Amino acid sequence: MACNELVNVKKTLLHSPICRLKRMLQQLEVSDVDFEELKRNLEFTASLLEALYTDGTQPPFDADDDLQLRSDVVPVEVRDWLASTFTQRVQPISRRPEEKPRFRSIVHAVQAGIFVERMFRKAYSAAMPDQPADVLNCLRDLDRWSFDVFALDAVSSGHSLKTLFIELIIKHQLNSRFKVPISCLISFLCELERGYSKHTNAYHNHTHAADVTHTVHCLLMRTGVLYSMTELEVLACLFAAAIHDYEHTGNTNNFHIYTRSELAMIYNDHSVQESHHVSAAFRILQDENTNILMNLTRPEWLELRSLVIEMVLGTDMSSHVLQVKAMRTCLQQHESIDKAKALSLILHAADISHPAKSWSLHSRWTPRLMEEFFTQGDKEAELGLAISPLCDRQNTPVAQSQIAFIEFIVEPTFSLISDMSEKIVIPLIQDTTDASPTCSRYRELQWTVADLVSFRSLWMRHTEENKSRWMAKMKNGVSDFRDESETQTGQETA
Ligand SMILES: Nc1nc2c(ncn2[C@@H]2O[C@@H]3COP(=O)(O)O[C@H]3[C@H]2O)c(=O)[nH]1
Ligand SMILES: [Zn+2]
Repeated sequence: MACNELVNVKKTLLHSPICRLKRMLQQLEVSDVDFEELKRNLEFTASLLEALYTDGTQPPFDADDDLQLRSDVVPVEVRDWLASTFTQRVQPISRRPEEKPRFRSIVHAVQAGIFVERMFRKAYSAAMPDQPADVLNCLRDLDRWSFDVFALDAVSSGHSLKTLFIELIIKHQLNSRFKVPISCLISFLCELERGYSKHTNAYHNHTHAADVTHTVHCLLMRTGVLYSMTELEVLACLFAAAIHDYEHTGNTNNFHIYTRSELAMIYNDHSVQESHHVSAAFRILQDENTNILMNLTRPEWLELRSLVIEMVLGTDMSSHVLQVKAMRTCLQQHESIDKAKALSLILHAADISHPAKSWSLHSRWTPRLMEEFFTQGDKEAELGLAISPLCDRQNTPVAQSQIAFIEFIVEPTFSLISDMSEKIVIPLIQDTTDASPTCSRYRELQWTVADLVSFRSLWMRHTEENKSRWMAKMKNGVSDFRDESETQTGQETA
């Protein structure tokens, strides 16, 4: 087809969505529609138009970055082959010719967009019958740092992970954006909760997964990092948090390595458990009844998978020092922050966050973790192995070890999260200084800065208080760290 003809065809095809956009804008002006819904549809239409514009004009991806290949010397196919074989980048799978979206299908997609949104909202409210008042009451604190996941677990009859994940997916409107079928979501979460109870762990169970998922949500909101993220990245973060310890065996990686466990053999001693969590969770998605990501496009799916893998592998504590050092250097040298590295650090921080929360929460997590460590110590003794540090039930200075954990691991991580967030969020505010102070995004971001500042003092207050509590126990020679903690029901401000 001659070039001019092609241009004319594209122009004709563009006419209808342009009219549609104008109509939607008119509706907005007379404000007789749901603003949020209209806005989402406008964004959706715009992205489809953009896709039409760029369709066929973009190279599959830029291989030159990695291999420094000059396009005038190396043919495209060879560049693609070199990049996909000799770099770590995953080449997006190009669509088969029949899969290319024709214009009619794009118009239909725009029309369907509004319909699908409504349909999903209805399906979700139908499938989620009225929640008990106690559950709704708990969920009211969802955005608070002091959210009590133990209380949610109790009132949801042991389904805190399922309840919380569905609530967050709806809150961030990811169910409609990624067309997550409600039946799949429920089946997926049942499977996930089943996997978390496989080894009946005192600490690494579905409540911990729910806690970390809530904390990731809260960190993204309180630091304002959420405003710099795409919806896909938000979905990746919540998904990674929910699966990050799936089928945890209750042992450390070193235990797997020393006992030459099946998992150590499969993963060659590298991030043994974390590799299993992510691999086994993606396996759940292989079944169409539990595949909550079935409606993601291939590039979306690949991007999400790559983010989730990096984030979950980043929860291996043996990568803590490297992770912290790399981000510190990045901030000191004013380099741009890699999004995947930032999100990995946020998941890692959420994973070790309970000592940065109120004593009433921290003092309930500690005995659970210690019990799990001690159970491993018992097994090591049985097997005639040396008992790992902190795993000896007769001889572990819990208070001292907690003070050290807070001082050397938790505080530096949270301090880094606060610094990193400032670096990410402040430019967003500067970008909106031209906007009217009455514009909602401008106002939201102003609040975010206030939140970010108060968040730093909030977690510092908690770590200081928790250290003094442990210190007091040490001074008073209290060795039992269980009874008092389990009876705590203290209320918080946050
Ligand atoms: N000593 C100590 N370790 C902790 C505490 N909280 C979390 N961790 C460790 O940090 C790890 C983070 O990843 P995991 O959840 O797999 O396992 C966690 C524990 O090994 C704590 O309060 N004290
Ligand atoms: Zn964890």
